[in-house]
Amino acid sequence: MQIWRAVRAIPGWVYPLAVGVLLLLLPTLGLGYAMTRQVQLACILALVVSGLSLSLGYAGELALGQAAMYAAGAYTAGLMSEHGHTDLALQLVAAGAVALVVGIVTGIPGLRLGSWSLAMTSFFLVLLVPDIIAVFGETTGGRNGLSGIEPATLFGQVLTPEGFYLVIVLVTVGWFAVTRNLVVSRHGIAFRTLKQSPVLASSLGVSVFRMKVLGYAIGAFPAGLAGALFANLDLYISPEAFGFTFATSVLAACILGGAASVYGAAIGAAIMQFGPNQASDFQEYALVVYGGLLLVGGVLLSGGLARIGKIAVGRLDRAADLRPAAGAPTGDATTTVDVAPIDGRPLTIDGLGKAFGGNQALRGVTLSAQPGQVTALIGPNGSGKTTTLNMVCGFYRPDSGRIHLGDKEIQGSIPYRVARAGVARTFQTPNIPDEVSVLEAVASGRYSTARSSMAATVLRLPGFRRVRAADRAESMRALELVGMAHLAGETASALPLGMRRLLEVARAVVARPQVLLLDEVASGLDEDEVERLADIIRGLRDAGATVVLVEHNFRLVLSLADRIVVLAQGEVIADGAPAEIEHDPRVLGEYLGVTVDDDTALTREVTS
Ligand SMILES: Nc1ncnc2c1ncn2[C@@H]1O[C@H](COP(=O)(O)OP(=O)(O)OP(=O)(O)O)[C@@H](O)[C@H]1O
Repeated sequence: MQIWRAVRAIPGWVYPLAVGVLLLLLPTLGLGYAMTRQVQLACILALVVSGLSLSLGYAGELALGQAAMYAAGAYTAGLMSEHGHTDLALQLVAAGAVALVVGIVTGIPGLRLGSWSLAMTSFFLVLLVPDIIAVFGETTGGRNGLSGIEPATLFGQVLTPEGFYLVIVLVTVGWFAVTRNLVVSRHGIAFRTLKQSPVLASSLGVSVFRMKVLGYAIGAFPAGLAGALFANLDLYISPEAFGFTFATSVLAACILGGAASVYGAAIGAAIMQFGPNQASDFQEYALVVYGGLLLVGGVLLSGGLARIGKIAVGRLDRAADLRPAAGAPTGDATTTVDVAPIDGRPLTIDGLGKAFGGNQALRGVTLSAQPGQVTALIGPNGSGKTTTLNMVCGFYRPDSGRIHLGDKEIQGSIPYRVARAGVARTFQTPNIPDEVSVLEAVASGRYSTARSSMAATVLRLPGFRRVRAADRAESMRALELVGMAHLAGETASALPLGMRRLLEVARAVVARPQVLLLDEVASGLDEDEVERLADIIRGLRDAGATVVLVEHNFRLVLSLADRIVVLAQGEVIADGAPAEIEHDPRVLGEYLGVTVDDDTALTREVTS
């Protein structure tokens, strides 16, 4: 365990860097021609697989189009070379850009149509590649291939084989560094959130469509780079290299290595290149072998080899006491919670109506929630509470009525715009992505605050560092608020229900929202957790937040609410201070199922 602790004391980025340096030094260690070529092909394949892992593993889009982007990059570089532009740096930029454009143009229709459309359109794109190349045969050499590619140059000098090897390794290592920077950033967390729950992503201020197109298009870029490198490797390219078999090998490598892992792409590509791809007379059985590997990866290795590695690291960490065991929230359950001031805005709902087919879920619901107050929305099951929240958040379009956030009319706005306008929420069933840490899950709540562009993120510019520092500091503060700071490094989805609910509260408050919607946030919590939650809600209210609380726990509602709105069958049947509501005969009848005669006894019971 001593050795393991020493290994873990070294920063994580040192290991991939060491592999990169080793790859660079391989030729000086006497690597033969055949092996050098295999390493180069493995690097090229790793670039393409990395693109697929971004769109499939992170953005959650099954898209096989990388083979087409690879072809686009290769033919761009090949044709440039044929026309005298042999500079490899220029070719890489052009090939990456062309692949990016092909990605955007082919991705948008598929993503607009939704569901399986992108998988289908990208699949057909790959099938069409040889035909497209043949149609433009005069330029591309058609099925005979493009053979007039000149040796690559760099800054006016012809690249030696050793120099070309160094360029391939440097481009690959550089791209993996960029991918890693992207994946661990707030954009990376947004991708992972989106993959699991577009509803959650949009409620955090992520534009689902834009992010999906970005995931697919960014995934196209390394395929373009790989194509340019491939064209300059043999100085000959033909359509067969970019067909369906290649697309399947990329998918198999991605699944085998682990789609949702940066380095899984490199592992999968290396296994594929040094395994089946190297075997002679393999071509005949290529598809069968790739299919077999896909099955092994998909069925037996959920999350690929990278996940197995992660699990092993987790176990060793625990054995070496490097991770705390998940425990209860810390802190006194009845402490006063100190929250920084929040600029709450009034939420006004006026005459809201909504029908689902013949089911009239809401009928002219009118209510308002004020800053510095807790407004509770109560009612029996199916009375329309969650539908009201969903309409405020933009998930449903109202049939009639208006919703104002301060002076701004927001009814009918799309969810990510509502989130960016300052509305945050928790979900009836906690919605927390897999494979993110507690700190990352909370930090995802800050997506709509201070923007940091993807370019600033991957290049780690000062703007990115500022935003990251603020994200971390605010998220830790929010975790302290809910008593979970000691669990910051734990896997969020593995926490017990009560803590996942508190984590959702932390995620909702981390952006200091103008309106906070809490949907049955106390259900499933034990008594201590309910006490803590009540303190947190009071703290948020006192800080100036506009809190809307949908809750079945009547005792909690009476102790917290400044105002209670009661819904029954989609209509507001009572609206007033807790003291009025708890004696309202209609509320007692509809909501609590008791007659007026029981009123006194019941009131005594729920308030005791
Ligand atoms: N997406 C939907 N499609 C069809 N009907 C829906 C949809 N969402 C809600 N409803 C219906 O609208 C009505 C109100 O449901 P809603 O979930 O808002 O009630 P609720 O008060 O939040 O109930 P609960 O306390 O059980 O969560 C119910 O009749 C429900 O079946």
